[in-house]
Amino acid sequence: MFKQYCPYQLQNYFEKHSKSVFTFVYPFIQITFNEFTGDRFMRSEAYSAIENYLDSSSSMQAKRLKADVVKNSTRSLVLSMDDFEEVTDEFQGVKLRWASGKHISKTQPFSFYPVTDERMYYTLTFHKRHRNLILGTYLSHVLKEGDAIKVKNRQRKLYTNGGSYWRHVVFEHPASFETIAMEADKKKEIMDDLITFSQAEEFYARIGRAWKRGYLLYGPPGTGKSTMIAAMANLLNYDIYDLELTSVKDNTELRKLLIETSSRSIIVIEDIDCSLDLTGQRKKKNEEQGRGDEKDPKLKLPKEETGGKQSQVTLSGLLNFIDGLWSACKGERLVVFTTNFFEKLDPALIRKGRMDKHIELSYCSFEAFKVLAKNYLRIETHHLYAKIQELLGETKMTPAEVAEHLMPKTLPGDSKVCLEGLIAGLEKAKEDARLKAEEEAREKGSSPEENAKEQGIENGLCDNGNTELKCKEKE
Ligand SMILES: Nc1ncnc2c1ncn2[C@@H]1O[C@H](COP(=O)(O)OP(=O)(O)OP(=O)(O)O)[C@@H](O)[C@H]1O
Ligand SMILES: [Mg+2]
Repeated sequence: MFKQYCPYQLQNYFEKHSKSVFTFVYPFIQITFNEFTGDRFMRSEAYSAIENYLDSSSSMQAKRLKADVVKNSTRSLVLSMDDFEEVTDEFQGVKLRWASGKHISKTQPFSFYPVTDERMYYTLTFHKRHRNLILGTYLSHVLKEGDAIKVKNRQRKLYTNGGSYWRHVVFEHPASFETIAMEADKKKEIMDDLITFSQAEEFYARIGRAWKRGYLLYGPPGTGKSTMIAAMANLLNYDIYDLELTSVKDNTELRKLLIETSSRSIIVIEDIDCSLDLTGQRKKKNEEQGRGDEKDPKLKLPKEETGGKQSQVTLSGLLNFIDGLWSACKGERLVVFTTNFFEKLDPALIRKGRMDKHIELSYCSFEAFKVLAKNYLRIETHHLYAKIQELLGETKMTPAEVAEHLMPKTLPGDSKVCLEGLIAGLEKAKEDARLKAEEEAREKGSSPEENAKEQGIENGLCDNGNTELKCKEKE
């Protein structure tokens, strides 16, 4: 009626003044965050951060929610607030209101197929006396939290290379630093190192270096190298790229694979000494050429693994990529090498700067055992601990073996049975080690003739009574 009967000029005049009167009396400030700003195809970063931020609180408050299934292995439901719904938030004692809404407009009105265009938005309403707090601290808090939630909810992936491309599965390894058995201070040092690295974007930018860090994990099989990599990925929320060097054809392919890795990821090269005969090749080349060319050996792979062809991946290629390639790529990356034989590795590969941190994972100490017992048996102490401590001091057993003994064999999980099993296992390992040491000592102490005879025994030449006895002994 107002629009119909009121003259146009008066309408304008009235609207203008009613607005200023309204703003004068209305004590609240409203900010609108549109889903799309400027270019229709670019979703506003602020909008998606706010969306993530609100999703965490809206499922508790809002009465109408939208549900969506996140496509991952667990197919979990994600709830977010429905259109035209409202939730409240509190920040430093200040109450604020968030509302969701949408503009609906028909675009292309002259087209045969008019499309309805929906543009979502959020409105934030707060009292004008809190303007400074909200515009400054609160909004940056919302954006930061929203981004953090996004990173947390990100489905992480485990990539493996098949030829020149990556294939992935969802990465859901339960390992964490709490469950890793190792000395507490060493564990803390590694965790601090990782966390410091992950937050050091500005530092790396300032010193002009690529945001990457190299770790070398070494130790006997079953000491938790692979487990630690999974724990690292879980701690930092990174993807894992498990690079199988034996199936990389040449340096070009390696470069392609490495460039395709995303930021916030760990590139893992397991058993570096086995996957490429790094040292062997170098020595061979040095012998052939009679000079110490440290950096450019061609890495020949076992022939059966490359289908009869030799891989053209070179050590210098690998090192150069790791050193320089990512300087041009945004984001942080960890490179983790593992090996069972630290001393076999090429010094060029492990010198500082390439592998920044060397971590030795070794046989199970008593402290490490206590972590395992706490995880597996849920006990902190037991009267058998003293015996176990003594035995662990005298013999070497990997955490994997200790863990195997601590695995409950019966359903109610009798911890005493497990601990006794472990003691028996440790005593057997100690006895085996003693016998082996004795045998070695005997071999060393025996005369060259005897040695030769023993060699004969080993080769099955038990032809006289005397040596037959030794055969039996050996058996
Ligand atoms: N330090 C540890 N803490 C907790 N569990 C461990 C530890 N070390 C080994 N384990 C257990 O033993 C199993 C084997 O360990 P893992 O595969 O990590 O060993 P690894 O060092 O990678 O061996 P390899 O050199 O043969 O690859 C794991 O499943 C894990 O449960
Ligand atoms: Mg392993």
